[in-house]
Amino acid sequence: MGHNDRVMPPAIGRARSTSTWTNMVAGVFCQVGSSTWTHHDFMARFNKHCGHLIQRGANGSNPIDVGRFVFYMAFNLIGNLMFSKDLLDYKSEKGAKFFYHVGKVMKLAGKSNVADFLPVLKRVDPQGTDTTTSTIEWAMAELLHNPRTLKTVQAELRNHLGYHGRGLEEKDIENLPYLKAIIKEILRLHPPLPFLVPHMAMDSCKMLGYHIPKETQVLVNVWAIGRDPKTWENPSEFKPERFLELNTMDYKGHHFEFIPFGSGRRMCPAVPLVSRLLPMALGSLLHCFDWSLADGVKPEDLDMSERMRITLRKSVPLKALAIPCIDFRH
Ligand code: HEM
Repeated sequence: MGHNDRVMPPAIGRARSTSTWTNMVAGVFCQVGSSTWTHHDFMARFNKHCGHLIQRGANGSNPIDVGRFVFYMAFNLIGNLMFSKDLLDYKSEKGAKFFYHVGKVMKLAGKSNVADFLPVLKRVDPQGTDTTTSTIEWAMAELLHNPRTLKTVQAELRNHLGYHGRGLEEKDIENLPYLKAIIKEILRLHPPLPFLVPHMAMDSCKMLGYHIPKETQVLVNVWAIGRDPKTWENPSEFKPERFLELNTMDYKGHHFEFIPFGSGRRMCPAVPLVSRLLPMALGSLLHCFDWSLADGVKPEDLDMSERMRITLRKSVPLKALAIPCIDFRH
């Protein structure tokens, strides 16, 4: 199958795919993903989260639940962009309860029978915090599982930014090709929404020789597309270098062998936001802290199994030790 064979015929869309809806969603996210977010905003909030991380024991002796930390951080970064305030307080009981209940909702919503009866569950936050959390937790897991890659990306960051100087800024991202390649490789190997969001054939159509009747629900398996051995060499291997070679390939919906955000007019409207948020968050965590696995787990023994719900998460939450290695308050 050639790459372009995967183009979805125009008849396959999603209900409510009107131009008003598309324009409205695109308008909101262009605003969110553009000038409203300054470097100062990001660093101030990131540093606040690192402060909490350190208070909660990021001194190399107490393990951190990486997914949980990133969930709080992503929720508050996105909350600040959209509503100009932190939505979760680390210290409050409510924050912990909220994290627990979102996990429960994602578990329930991932069960197709419940989600079929309550379609609203399919839309409870799979597009926001959980996708961002999943990407960063998987990135940290793959890096801790592959210490050489972890060293290489930290060297790239530290050579570029130094140890005692400033924190990561958005303008640096362009000069950090390995960090960008890691994010692409994670989105290929562990796409947070492995079946996108269900689409529907608005008319009968033909696709790859199959007849698809009108109103058939279509799930696009981006997880399998990202691991197709006809496209990717050693597809199950975590190898960010492949994106250094394919450095023109991006996830903006034009390369159908790599569509973690979907493609076409119902693709994720937050791509401009996420393209800034992911490298800034992952890059800052790697620049500011040294990381190792908790509980004496060896890199090669780290459990990398996947848990398929609406979003693709690690079956076993990642526990890691973080030691601050630069003064990130500057
Ligand atoms: C790594 C992060 C993310 C990934 C991989 C991701 C991926 C996706 C995918 C695959 C879709 C469905 C596309 C389709 O079915 O064709 C989607 C839709 C959507 N995403 Fe994201 N997303 C991410 C982050 C976000 C964030 C941070 C937000 C909001 C703050 C967001 C908001 C949305 C919305 C509103 C939709 C629905 C668009 C529509 O129905 O027209 N996403 N996303």
